[in-house]
Amino acid sequence: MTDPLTTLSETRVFGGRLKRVRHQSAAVDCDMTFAIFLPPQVEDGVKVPVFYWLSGLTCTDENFTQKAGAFRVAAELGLAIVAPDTSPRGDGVPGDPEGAWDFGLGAGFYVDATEEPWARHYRMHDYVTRELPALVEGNFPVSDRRSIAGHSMGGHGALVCALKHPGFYKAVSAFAPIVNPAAVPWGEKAFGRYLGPDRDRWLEWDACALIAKAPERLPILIDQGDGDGFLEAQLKPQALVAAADAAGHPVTLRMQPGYDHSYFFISTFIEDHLRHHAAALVG
Ligand SMILES: N[C@@H](CCC(=O)N[C@@H](CS)C(=O)NCC(=O)O)C(=O)O
Repeated sequence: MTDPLTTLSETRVFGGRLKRVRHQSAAVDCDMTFAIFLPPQVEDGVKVPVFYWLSGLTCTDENFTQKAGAFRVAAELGLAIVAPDTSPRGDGVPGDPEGAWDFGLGAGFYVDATEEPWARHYRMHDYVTRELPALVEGNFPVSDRRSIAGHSMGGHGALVCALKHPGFYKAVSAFAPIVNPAAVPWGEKAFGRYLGPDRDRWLEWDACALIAKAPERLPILIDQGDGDGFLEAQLKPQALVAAADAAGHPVTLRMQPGYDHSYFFISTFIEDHLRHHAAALVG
């Protein structure tokens, strides 16, 4: 049997190791690349918990690893970090017909598409919640304690993954998430194509809708910059707070004055998120 994983690079950082790994994914039916940071604790034979990070529109596995500044604190806390790509890619994977950046390549929206021509490859939810954790846990010195976080489209993804899989993640948080994709332009474009015109089916992938019937009340931490140019049209975090309040679901929304949508904002507050996750994961 051939090794299912190809290590593209390995880099020492804060006493740990950052690897980029390629593999053939059955879930999305193409080669996929993900990043994994292993903290120094694994060198003592310790199996560490995993913080999954889902990036936003236009990103690959590399935006978070290069710009978030997460590794010093992850090394201190003994957390592995796994950062997948944001869509399937490669020969035969269709992208946006007009070449736009908010749909298709780099914009998988962490759903399982049902419509053609997207249904074959655009199954990022299955990839992130099933195939990738099994691969990571089967091939690296990590435990089955997991948490999930993300940014923008990836914030939506993290919330939906946690809400749809009670018990699978020990913590969840988001930066500037798209909380109500069924009701904003980015989500309407993506869901209309990936999931088809029936808006009722979109609600299965919308955190504001899912929170009402969530069987587990895992506390949600959200940071949102009030200088974020996407805040009013696409993000609307108050909609999640309203839905959570109605459902009795604990949400902490921190509006951060002057911060925009960028990784400068994420790098400012990532330490708080890692500590929030570690409190649930470690020990
Ligand atoms: N057109 C911009 C807008 C898209 C955008 O802001 N993407 C966010 C996620 S929604 C991002 O993380 N961009 C990549 C980066 O900042 O490294 C871009 O191409 O980056």
